[in-house]
Amino acid sequence: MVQYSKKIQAVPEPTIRRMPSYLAFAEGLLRKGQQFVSSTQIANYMNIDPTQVTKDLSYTTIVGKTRVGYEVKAIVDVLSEFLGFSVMDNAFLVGAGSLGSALLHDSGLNHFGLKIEAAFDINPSTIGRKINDVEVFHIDQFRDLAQELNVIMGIITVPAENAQTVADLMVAWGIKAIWNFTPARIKVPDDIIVQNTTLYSNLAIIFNKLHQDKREE
Ligand SMILES: NC(=O)c1ccc[n+]([C@@H]2O[C@H](COP(=O)([O-])OP(=O)(O)OC[C@H]3O[C@@H](n4cnc5c(N)ncnc54)[C@H](O)[C@@H]3O)[C@@H](O)[C@H]2O)c1
Repeated sequence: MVQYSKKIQAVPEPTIRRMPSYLAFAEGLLRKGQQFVSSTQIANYMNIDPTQVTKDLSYTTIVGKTRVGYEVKAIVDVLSEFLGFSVMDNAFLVGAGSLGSALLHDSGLNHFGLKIEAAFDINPSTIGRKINDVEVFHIDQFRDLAQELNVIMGIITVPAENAQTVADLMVAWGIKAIWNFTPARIKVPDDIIVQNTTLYSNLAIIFNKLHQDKREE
C-alpha cells in the first residue's frame, strides 16, 4: 500500500482543490509514457508558481529528485490514495430528475471513488426505472435501504424547497456526508460534512467578471 502523509487534517482546502488537477495531469503524462515531471512543468499546466506545487506535494510522501523532478507514477499512486479516490465509498442520490440523472450517468464519480448504490424519488413515473443501472426507489424505502447498505454519503438533487426534509432524512438514517446540489442552505448537526455545489455560483462569478471588464473598458 502506498504511504501518505499523516498530516491529512492539516492540508489547506485550496491545496486539496488543486490535487485532483495534479492527478489528472499526471495521469495524462503517464498515458503518454512520461516518467518524470518537474514542478515547473506542473506549475505551467496549473498556471501557478512552482513553489506552490512543491508546497502542495509536500503534504504527501511524494518526493522530488534533483534535476529529474517527480516520478509521474508516484504522483498518480500517492494522490489517488491521498484523495481517497482509490477507495470506493457508497452514496444514495435523492431526486432522480434532470441533474440527478446526469450525475447517475457520470462515470467520473466511479473513477474518483464514489459508487451511487441507489436513487430515490417521489415521482411515480421515475420510481422503478433504472438509470445507468442504478435503480430508482420511492423515498419511503430510504430507511430500509440505508439500514441494509453501508452508505456514508447522500447526494441531494431535489427542488430547493425539499432539500431540508431530505437532509433530515439522511441524517436520521446515518449518512455522514451530504453533497448538496440545491441552492438551499441545509442545517445539519456539526459532525455531518456538507459540501454545497452550484453551477450557478460559478456562472454568477463569470458574469460578474465579464461585466466588470466591460465596465473597465
Ligand atoms: N448544483 C448545480 O450546479 C445545479 C444545476 C442544476 C440544478 N440544480 C439544482 O438541483 C435540483 C434539481 O434540479 P433538476 O433540474 O434536476 O430538477 P428536476 O425537477 O428535474 O428533478 C428534481 C427531482 O426531485 C424529485 N423530488 C422532489 N421532491 C422530492 C423528495 N422530497 N424526495 C425525493 N425526490 C424528490 C422530483 O420528483 C424530481 O424527479 C434543484 O434544486 C436545482 O436548483 C443544481
